[in-house]
Amino acid sequence: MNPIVENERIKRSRRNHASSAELLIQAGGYVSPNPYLWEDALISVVLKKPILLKGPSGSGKTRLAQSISHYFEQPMQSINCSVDLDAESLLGFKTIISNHGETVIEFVEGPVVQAMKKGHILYIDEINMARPETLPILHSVLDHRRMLTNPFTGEVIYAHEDFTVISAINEGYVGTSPMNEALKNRFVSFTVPYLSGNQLREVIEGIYPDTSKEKVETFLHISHDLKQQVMNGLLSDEAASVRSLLDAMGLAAHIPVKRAIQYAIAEKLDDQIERRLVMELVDTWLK
Ligand SMILES: Nc1ncnc2c1ncn2[C@@H]1O[C@H](COP(=O)(O)OP(=O)(O)OP(=O)(O)O)[C@@H](O)[C@H]1O
Repeated sequence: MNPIVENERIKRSRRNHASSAELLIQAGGYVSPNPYLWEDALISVVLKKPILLKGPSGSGKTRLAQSISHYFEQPMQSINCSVDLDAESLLGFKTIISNHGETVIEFVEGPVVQAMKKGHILYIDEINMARPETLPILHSVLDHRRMLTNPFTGEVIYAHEDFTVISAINEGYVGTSPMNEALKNRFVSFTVPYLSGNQLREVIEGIYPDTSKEKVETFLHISHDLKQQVMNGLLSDEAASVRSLLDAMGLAAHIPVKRAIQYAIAEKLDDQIERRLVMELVDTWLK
């Protein structure tokens, strides 16, 4: 591992074990599709560059962010974006509490404020599902200023040195808007592809160590063919989702492989022709 990254890992893990937020440290397990994606992402974190993970559903974006949290032993807070996301869900809200019989207004800090102050990782999932007018509030947090003036309290917050932002997007999905240029410009972007070959085998064997070698090979062949048809434009991206494949493997421990793939992969596709194509591909490996 790059010595700068290793050095930073030691510093961050020491700082976080001194805090009480260890429970927010995530599990690791991300398998990099190539030798450099994982290391380059870590270097970007060390250099305090916000990271944007781009990839289809089930390609491991969340797992990658969790593995960064695991690697640095750094707690992670998550935000799931939707059209309902507003400044309060990001920054926090005011509430009335009773303190020894006296009514006082208190500000409950949201995930952005907490992560900035405590030096946590802030994971913003599906950032392109948020309404474009909600996110400019984060511009000063994401660029070299690393600060925010909280509009609800007037407090000026400077980010802790470990504060890290990781965002994820599924590009071109229904309900998403193209990311505003000024926002996109503040991130370094990584494409997160679906795994294949030996890396996919590693993930499968890690999760299902008791599955027979033959069954693992059958699933790898099917996954390879599905990916090929995605590349040929005959199937939509989700047909090659690692999440769906793992779901199918889980079911296949109890029911026939064909039905497992039908429920976990084929039935999720909207197009009937695509569903049929998946099942035809499966048949070629189960004869
Ligand atoms: N490269 C990988 N290494 C380890 N596990 C992976 C990898 N890719 C996918 N997975 C596994 O696939 C499942 C889905 O991954 P994850 O939730 O990270 O996908 P995602 O890209 O965040 O999906 P979505 O966009 O739908 O939120 C998880 O069980 C995850 O562990």
